[in-house]
Parts: sequence; C-alpha cells; structure tokens
Amino acid sequence: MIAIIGAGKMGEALLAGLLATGCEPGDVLVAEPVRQRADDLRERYGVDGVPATEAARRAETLILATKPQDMVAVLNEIADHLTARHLVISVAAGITTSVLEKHLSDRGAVVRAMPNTPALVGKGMTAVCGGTHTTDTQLDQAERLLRSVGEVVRVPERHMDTVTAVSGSGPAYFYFVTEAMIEAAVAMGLPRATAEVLARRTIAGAATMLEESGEHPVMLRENVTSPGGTTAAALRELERHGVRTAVTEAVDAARARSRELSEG
Ligand SMILES: NC(=O)C1=CN([C@@H]2O[C@H](COP(=O)(O)OP(=O)(O)OC[C@H]3O[C@@H](n4cnc5c(N)ncnc54)[C@H](O)[C@@H]3O)[C@@H](O)[C@H]2O)C=CC1
Ligand SMILES: O=C(O)[C@@H]1CCC=N1
Repeated sequence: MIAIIGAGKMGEALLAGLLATGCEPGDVLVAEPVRQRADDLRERYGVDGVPATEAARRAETLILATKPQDMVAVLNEIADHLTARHLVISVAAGITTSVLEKHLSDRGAVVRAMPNTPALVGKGMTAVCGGTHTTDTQLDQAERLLRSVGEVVRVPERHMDTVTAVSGSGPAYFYFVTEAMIEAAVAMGLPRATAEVLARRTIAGAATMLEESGEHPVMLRENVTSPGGTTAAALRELERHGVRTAVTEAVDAARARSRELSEG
C-alpha cells in the first residue's frame, strides 16, 4: 500500500501518474486535511482519504508532499506510527534527509526526491537521494515507484537544491515563456485562441524534438535560424535583453530559496 500525505498540486500529479500506470485506486491512500480537496480526489480518482496517522499505519510506502514549511509537523505526527519496514519519500523542496531522519527518530528509511508536475502525464523528471540508513534496495524501490511517472536519476544530496531549481521549478519557466509568446501575438492582433494554439503547439513540438532527436539545443536552434532571417533578428533581441543571464539568475534564485527552506 502507498500513501500520499499532502495531496495538493504535486501530490495529485504523483497520484494521477501512479494510477495511470497500473496502480489500483485501492492500493493508494491519501491524507489531505482540506476536506473538500480530499472529497474531490475521491470522486475523481476513487482513492480513500484517511488521517496521516492511519496512512502511516496502513501503508509501507509514504510519499510526503506537503509544503516544506508543514513538513516538520507532518513528520512529528507520523513518527510514532513508523517501523523499520517503512519507506518514506519526501518531495519537499529543501528538506534534507538529515531533517527527515531526525524528526522520524530514525524509524524507517528515507528518500529525498525532487519530481515535477509533468508526472501527471507520465513525463515527470525526478532526482532522488537516500538517507544514512537507506539501502540500495530501498532506493531502487523508490526509483521504481517514481519511474512509473517519468524518468528518475540518482544524485548526491549536495546537488538537490540545483536539481530543484532546474527540473523541479523548470516547467514553470516554460509556461512563463509560452504565456509571453501568447501575449505578444495578441498584442499584434492575432485572435487569442489562435495565439494560444500556436504557442502551445510550438513549445510542445520543440520539447518533443529535444527529447526525440537527442540533438543538442544549440543544433536545434541553429536549424531554425536561417541566415539573415527572422529568427536571427529575434535571438539578437533575446541576447540584448539578457535573457540568458536572466535564466541563469532565475535558476540561481530558485536554488538559493531551496537552501533557505532547508534552514526552516
Ligand atoms: N508543485 C510542484 O511543481 C512541485 C512541488 N514539490 C514539493 O511538493 C510539496 C507540495 O507542493 P505543492 O503541491 O505545490 O503545494 P500545495 O499547497 O498544492 O499542496 C500541499 C498540500 O498539503 C496539504 N497539507 C497541509 N498540511 C498537511 C498535513 N499536516 N497533512 C497532510 N496534508 C497536509 C495541503 O492541504 C495541500 O493540499 C512541496 O514541498 C514542494 O516543495 C516538489 C516538486 C515540484
Ligand atoms: O515552487 C516550489 O517551491 C516547488 C518546488 C519545485 C517546484 N515547485
């Protein structure tokens, strides 16, 4: 049995991904204190809502998906109900394995994971690392579970804040660019529905090419950039406005925030 404790945006993305890839609703429990949200998830996915303590007693694998600021309270709530057979996977930004182990009084094995919301459609990217008592077998188990919603890589814990800034927050950067493209097209007179379909399909198509061609992004960009053409004119403006630096600074800010969250 798997329990998802905290079924907000990320908890739901993992839930939906797991159910879409063969996990039965009867094999998943959800602990979500917002009653309306728990009812809604039961209606849409057929999963039972239970208190976190019951989830910890009944499930041997727990996915903790509450906000980092709520994590210590959740750990304290479930700690007494854990045993050595439990595998606790936290997806919270900035919450280190040592914090997890400390508040669980070293009961169960912990895995720190950083997924992203495309898990909802089986296209997630997750990085994982284990705690001091986590065996390779337990890390394999966490990896297998998370692989059902996308790809998984193992990284040393010192890289987790950078991972969070790149792949955890990353989808938002692309939605932001999509939104800017839509608004630019609307400002130039394109009907909103047309602008949306153009931007959406362009970003999705470009992402599929990145994934399927295996080509470096520089090569893919060069293929679009005809000599003396429109793309070159656009890219010159992106460079002039420091978009490359802005992306670097944005990723750096996200990493810094992830580090701050680990300080409580
Ligand atoms: N949203 C994203 O793209 C990603 C989020 N994460 C991590 O996932 C976690 C959740 O983030 P979101 O889903 O965006 O936030 P959210 O606010 O949508 O979800 C948090 C959920 O936890 C519930 N909750 C609060 N206290 C609880 C408790 N004591 N027991 C059980 N549930 C409780 C809330 O009612 C809420 O539904 C965060 O730690 C975040 O760092 C990680 C990767 C990506
Ligand atoms: O914004 C956040 O803090 C979470 C972690 C990574 C993506 N969303």
